[in-house]
Amino acid sequence: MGDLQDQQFLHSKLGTPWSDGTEGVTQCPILPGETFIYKFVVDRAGTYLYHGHYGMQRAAGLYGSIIVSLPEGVSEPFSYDYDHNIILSDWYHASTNEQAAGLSAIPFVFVGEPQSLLIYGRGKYNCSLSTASGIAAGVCNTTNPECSPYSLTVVPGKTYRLRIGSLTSLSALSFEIEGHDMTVVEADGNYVEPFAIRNLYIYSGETYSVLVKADQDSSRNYWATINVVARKPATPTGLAIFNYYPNHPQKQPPTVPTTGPLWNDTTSRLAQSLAFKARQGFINTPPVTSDRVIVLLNTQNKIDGHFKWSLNNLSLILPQTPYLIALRENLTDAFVQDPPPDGYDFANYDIHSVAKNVNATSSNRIYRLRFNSTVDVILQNANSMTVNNSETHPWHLHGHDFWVLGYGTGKYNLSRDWRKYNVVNPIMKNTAPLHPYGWTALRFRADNPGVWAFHCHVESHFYMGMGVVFEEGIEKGGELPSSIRGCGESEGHHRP
Ligand SMILES: O=C1O[C@H]([C@@H](O)CO)C(O)=C1O
Repeated sequence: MGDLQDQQFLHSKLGTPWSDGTEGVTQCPILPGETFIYKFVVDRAGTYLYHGHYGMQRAAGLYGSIIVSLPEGVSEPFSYDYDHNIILSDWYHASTNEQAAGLSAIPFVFVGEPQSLLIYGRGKYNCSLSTASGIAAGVCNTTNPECSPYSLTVVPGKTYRLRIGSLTSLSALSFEIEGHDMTVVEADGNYVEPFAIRNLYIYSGETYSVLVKADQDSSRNYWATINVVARKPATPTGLAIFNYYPNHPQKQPPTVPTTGPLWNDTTSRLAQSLAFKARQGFINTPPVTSDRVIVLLNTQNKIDGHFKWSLNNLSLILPQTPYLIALRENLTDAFVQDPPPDGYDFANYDIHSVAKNVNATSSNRIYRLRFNSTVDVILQNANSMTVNNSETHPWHLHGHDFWVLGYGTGKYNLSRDWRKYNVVNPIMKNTAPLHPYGWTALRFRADNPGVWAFHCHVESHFYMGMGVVFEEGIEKGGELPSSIRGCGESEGHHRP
């Protein structure tokens, strides 16, 4: 890969903020031909993801998963016979540079719906849409064995732990295995109280472990499918084969693959979000109150004619000098020092209509949090610039897990809606969806010295400014490694 690349680890924990991999936040970009070594302590077993965090490189496939195993002698609180790891993604024919150029252009060209959905890197393209040049380039070579679906072979009677992670650029997905219930046991590296589902809604940046028992008719194979939800789908169902041994792994199931739940059934997606609870015996209860509440109004906007996304009317642009270096070295001209606002015009903003004035401002301001304080973030969704449209945004926090206190519909009411919070057994996660016209309430301890991005995990939306940055305890911790330096005002980088 002769391109700029960063790697981001979704669970880089205490004490090594420079190993988070966020270009502009914790380090300079890694230049072509350079090597960068990330070093951090893995402090909890579970299923995690890593990916490029520069521009839109993730969409080009710069990602993978990390499985952290339990220490010797410790076992999981559930049992299974075999463990499989599956990454779900979406795929575009246009290059990420082309996509980024369209997003920055006037007129705006959105990336649009992906051409394919991939399970384990394999997918199908709707060949009837193919152009002559596409056919010549081999996009529709269905006889190529590389085009055959991923096949997961199971032995009748055995139980499988499937670790499922989504690294889609855009799509929210519904995953299901025909004829089989799944029991969710893990989310983002945290145990959840087991519950059975027919389909798993999974948003970009999330991971889940589900247990599946191969207890159906073993004379045939079954479809495992992913379908787009939360946006009107224009991409064929992503297919894999749930193969009962000893049938041939590519033997076609006799059935028509499901097209999944209704894409706009927000109620069922909200219900599944609300169904997650921390597992008994592994509950980490949140502080009952918080020290600070930050409400972030999510809006689509224009800045100088360009399409953007904003939080409280500020659209994030990262500074030339990474915040981590600027803050440690007191380079006060590296970014605007005034804090961004903790709320929006609650009384007058109508979240159900296109904003009267959609214009926003570009900003590189950051939220500075008191070290070890408890912070609530309430994500407030709103109508986009399209009439009767509010999108789903998976919000991902770097460097921490947060408690998911609640989800609701409509405008969050500051004096009332905190009563709906689950402070008894909320799950902890690092990514949580914000549903259309709804709100999501999160709580975290600002206990990880450093600078941390919090952003929509839709690649194009983050590129269009949909994120904020938190700082806490910047003065604590060891010396910054020189390998993160070399851009903006940070000189003197020495890389091997
Ligand atoms: O950011 C986005 O832009 C388009 C649309 O809102 C404007 O073309 C879309 O669907 C997004 O998610």
